[in-house]
Order: sequence, then structure tokens, then C-alpha cells
Amino acid sequence: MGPAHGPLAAAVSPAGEPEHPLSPWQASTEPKFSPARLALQNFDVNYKVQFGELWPSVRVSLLSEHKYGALVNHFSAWDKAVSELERLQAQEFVTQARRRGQQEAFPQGPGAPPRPPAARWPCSPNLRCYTFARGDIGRFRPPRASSLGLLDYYLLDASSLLPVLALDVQPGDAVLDLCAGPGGKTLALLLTGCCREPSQSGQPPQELVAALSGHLTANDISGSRARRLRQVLRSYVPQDVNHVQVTSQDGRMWGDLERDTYDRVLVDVPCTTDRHSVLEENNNIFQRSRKTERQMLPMLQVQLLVAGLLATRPGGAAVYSTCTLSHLQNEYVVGGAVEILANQYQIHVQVEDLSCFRHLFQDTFSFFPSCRMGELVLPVLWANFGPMYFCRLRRLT
Ligand SMILES: C[S@@+](CC[C@H](N)C(=O)[O-])C[C@H]1O[C@@H](n2cnc3c(N)ncnc32)[C@H](O)[C@@H]1O
Repeated sequence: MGPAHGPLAAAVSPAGEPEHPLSPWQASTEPKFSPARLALQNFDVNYKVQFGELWPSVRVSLLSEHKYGALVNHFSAWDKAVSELERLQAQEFVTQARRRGQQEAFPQGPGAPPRPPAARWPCSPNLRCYTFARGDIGRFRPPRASSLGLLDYYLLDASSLLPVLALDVQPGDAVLDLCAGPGGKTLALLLTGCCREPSQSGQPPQELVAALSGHLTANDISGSRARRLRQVLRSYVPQDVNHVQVTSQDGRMWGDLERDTYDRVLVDVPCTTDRHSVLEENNNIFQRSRKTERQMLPMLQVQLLVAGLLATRPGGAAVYSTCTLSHLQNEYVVGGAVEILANQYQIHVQVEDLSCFRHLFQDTFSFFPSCRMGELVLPVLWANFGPMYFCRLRRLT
């Protein structure tokens, strides 16, 4: 795929289409661009402005081989898999980050007095994920069934664990995963071991809510994505632990279904999926037929985030996440949702500082240094993860 320099790049609008209708002469001689080519042209125009001199290296990384992480399934007999990963010199980056945090709280070693007062790093517990070191482009073998019949690890872009870690799930929490299919983050949420058992005695307020209520609710509007999610849960989670309520509702309606209910809500929205869009022609949101859908994405994202925050109990938290670099789909969506909640619902929400994530995970991921709200993992050749944007919002009222 070649770069879109010169007049071609200049003629492309933010929606990824030529800004001016083509003349009849041009229409018959200009090549038709594939969706992936259109995506790249769009990004060349917009991300050059957003990221300046960082864009060329991010661009080449997006077009290069993606790096994975292996999320250890401790519901399965995982010790063999872990020994194998360690033999391959893969590194467990979540524990590494925790250790860094502790060392900084105890600068002269554990015997010395801690720095005053070492704040708890708000982060979901019990997750272990292996990646190959910086610059190592090794690949993991596909997951394998252990003696218990469950797969030993789940392969995912390691940066997609960051929104789950940032959700800071705690033991006994009721959690909603609003856009959950195909289920990598739902599995990670279960692996924290924190999601509450379904209440036996709770009085369901109404029929629909009764069907939806539970410790971990995972929802996806798409029936096929919800089926894939169920399949992932069957392959990784023992039946007696799998209490996940899987639903297939329009997440935008959640504020009406269960308001002020959940301790934690993950809002991992549909977006332009930048890496997929520049590499794959199939199911590409830059197909001409999907132009309106693409243009409506920021509005859908705001509606989903507002609904997720309405479903969060006062004092609880939601994490908004995407796999796009677009500020329009990231920070602007967060800003828009905060404003709507204040003006239309008199609900006050605080965007929380996640710069500790940038600091503690700096050995594994490359972060964009200038986000006003939330954090953004930038794909770079030495750590070709992401893009992944995540932002935690706390409901104050
Ligand atoms: C980025 S994907 C989620 C990935 C998932 N969290 C994971 O980690 O495997 C976004 C999902 O949102 C779903 N979606 C789109 N519109 C939705 C809506 N209005 N309500 C609920 N889900 C929606 C899509 O079907 C898609 O599966």
C-alpha cells in the first residue's frame, strides 16, 4: 500500500472520500480506491495533524506485523503454559508494572520506610499476560486445551488489557461490559476473580431487569458477536464459574434498563478499528456503502458512554475504550458525554488521571504523551501494540 501524498491526499475529506465530485473524465480514468486505501488516505490527512512528526512511525507500525500478548487462563491447568512462556523468555508485564510501582514506593528496598503515603495503584487484580520483549517479534503458538479441557491462554493485543486493568474492579463488584463481543475483555474481567456471584435473594425491580441483573453482565447488540462471546466463555471458563449474563440489547438503552446499578462499567465501543481498516478489505468500515455508519460513529460512541455512565452507581466508575487514534472518537467523545450528563441529567462525572499507567507500563507500551483526558497507546515498531485509548470516569453524583 503506497502513501497518499500530494494532490490525492489533499483531496480527501475527513470522511475518507474525495471532497469534490469527480468530473466525467476523471470518473472513467481515476482508479477506484479500496477501503483499506481510503482508510490510509483518511488517516494521512487527519493523523498528520493530530500527531505531527510522530505520524510516519505510527503509520509504518500500523502497516507492519501486529504484536500479541498471551493472557494466562488460570481457570485452566496453566502451569505448563507458564513454564513454556518463560522458557521462550516471554515477560509477564502486569506483575512487572506492579513491581515497578512497589519499588518506587520502597525506594531503598522493602526494609526501608515507604515514601509518604504510598497511594494504592487503582488497578484490577489477578491478571497475568505475557508478551515478547521490546523488539522481539516472536509469535505465540495457538492456545491449547489443558487436561481440564479448557484453553490455556487467550491471545489478544496486550494493550487491550489496559482498559480492564484501569477499570479497577474490586472483590464483590457488579460489573457491566456494555459492548462485549467477541469477549476478550469479558474473559479478563472474569479472570480478576472479583465479579460478584449472582444474588439469590435480590428483589428484581421488573421483568426485564431481572433477566439482565447479575454479577457480570456482558452485552453485545450483535447476535453473532454474542454467540462468539458465549463460545469464548465455554472454551475458557469452567461451567460452575461461568455466571456471566450474556445479553444482546442495544447498549444505548441501558440507562433505561438498569440505572445507578453497577460498581464498574466497561464501554469498549465500535470505532474505525484503525489497524484492521488499513490492512483488511473485508468488513472494513471505509467501504463506500458504510460512509454514513462511519460518520455517525462519534454520536453512537457518545450515546453508549452516556448509557454506560447512567448504569454506573454514584461513586462507581466506567472506562471508555477504543482501538482508534482519532481524537474525535476518543477525547471528544469523553468530553461530549460529560457535558450531556451534566446538562441533561444533572449527573457529575470526573475524568480520572491515569498517568500512572503511562509510567508503570512504559517498558511494554509506547504512550502518546499529550492526551488531555485518558491515555493512548501508540503502535511503534519496538512494541507494535494498539492503538488503544482508555479513559476512566468516576460518577460523583
Ligand atoms: C470493539 S468491539 C468490542 C470488543 C470486545 N469488548 C472485546 O474485547 O472482545 C465493539 C462491539 O460493540 C458492539 N456494538 C455496536 N453497537 C452496539 C450497541 N448499540 N450496543 C451494544 N453493542 C454494540 C459491536 O457488535 C462490537 O462487537
